[in-house]
Amino acid sequence: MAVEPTPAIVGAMYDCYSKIFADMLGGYIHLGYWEDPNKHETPEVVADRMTLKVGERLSPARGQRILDVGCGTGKTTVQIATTYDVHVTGITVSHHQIELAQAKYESGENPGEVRFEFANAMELPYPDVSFDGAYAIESFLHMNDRLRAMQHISRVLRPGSRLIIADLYLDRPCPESKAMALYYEMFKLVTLPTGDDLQNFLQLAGFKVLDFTDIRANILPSTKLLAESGKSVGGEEGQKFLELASGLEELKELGYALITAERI
Ligand SMILES: C[S@@+](CC[C@H](N)C(=O)[O-])C[C@H]1O[C@@H](n2cnc3c(N)ncnc32)[C@H](O)[C@@H]1O
Repeated sequence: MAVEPTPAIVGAMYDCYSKIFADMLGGYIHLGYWEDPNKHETPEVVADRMTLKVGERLSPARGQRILDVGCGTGKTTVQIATTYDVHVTGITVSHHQIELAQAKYESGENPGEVRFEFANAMELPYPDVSFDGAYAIESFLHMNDRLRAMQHISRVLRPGSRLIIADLYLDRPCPESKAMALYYEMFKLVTLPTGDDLQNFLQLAGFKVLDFTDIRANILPSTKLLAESGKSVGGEEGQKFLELASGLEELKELGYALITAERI
C-alpha cells in the first residue's frame, strides 16, 4: 500500500474535485440511500434520504449544538440544522469547500443556522463538552488516525449524547486489487477499517455502540450514478468513473455501516 493520505492531501483532492462530486451527487458529497433499487430517483432525492437516515438516528432536540465532522459543501449541515432547528458547526479540511459552503449558505449562531470552519477532526479546536451530538458521513474513510478522531469527538461531546457514523468499511481485510487501488488513489482513502475495528475504536474512545447496521444493499445502486457521470464527463476523467462504477460491484468485502454510538 502506498503512503496513506494526510489531511493536507485529502483537502487538496477536495479543493480540486468538490464541484464535480457535488454536481454528480445532488449537491452532496455522499452516496444515496435507495429503498427500491429499480425505482428511478434523482441523485438529490437518494442523497437527501441518506442524510435523513443519519438525522433520525441523531434525533437532536431543538436548540442543541451539533458537530458535522467532514461537512463537504455544507448541504448536509444545512439540512440537519433546518430539519431539527439545531445549530450545526461543519468542519472540513478543504478550504475550497468552506468557500463553496459560505458562498451558498448564510452563517449564524442561532438554532437552524450553521457555521463552517477549517478544522481537522484528529485535532479538534473546541473545548471539552461543547456539543450535544455529532455525525460523520463518509469522512472517517479519509482519516489516518481514526481512534484519535473518535477520542477528540468524544472529548467535545456531552455525556449521553450521540455520534452517528455513515461510512465504508470492510467485512474482512481485503486482498489488494486493481479496483481497490483505484478507489484509494482517486478518493485519497486510508486503508479501510473492518467493522470490528470501528466498534473497538469507538469503545476505546468512550462510546457505547447502540447499533451497527450494514446498508450496502441500499447504497449499491449509486454505482449507476457514477457510470452515468462517467458517460457525461467523458474523456480520461469519465473513463475513471466508469472503471470505478464497475469496480465497486466487484468488491464483495466492501460494506457500508450506519452506526449509532452514545458517549458514555
Ligand atoms: C466524502 S466527503 C463527505 C461530505 C459530507 N459529509 C457530505 O455528506 O456531503 C468527506 C468530507 O470529510 C472531510 N474530511 C476528511 N478528513 C477530515 C479530517 N481529518 N477532519 C475533518 N474533515 C475531514 C473532507 O474535507 C470532506 O468534507
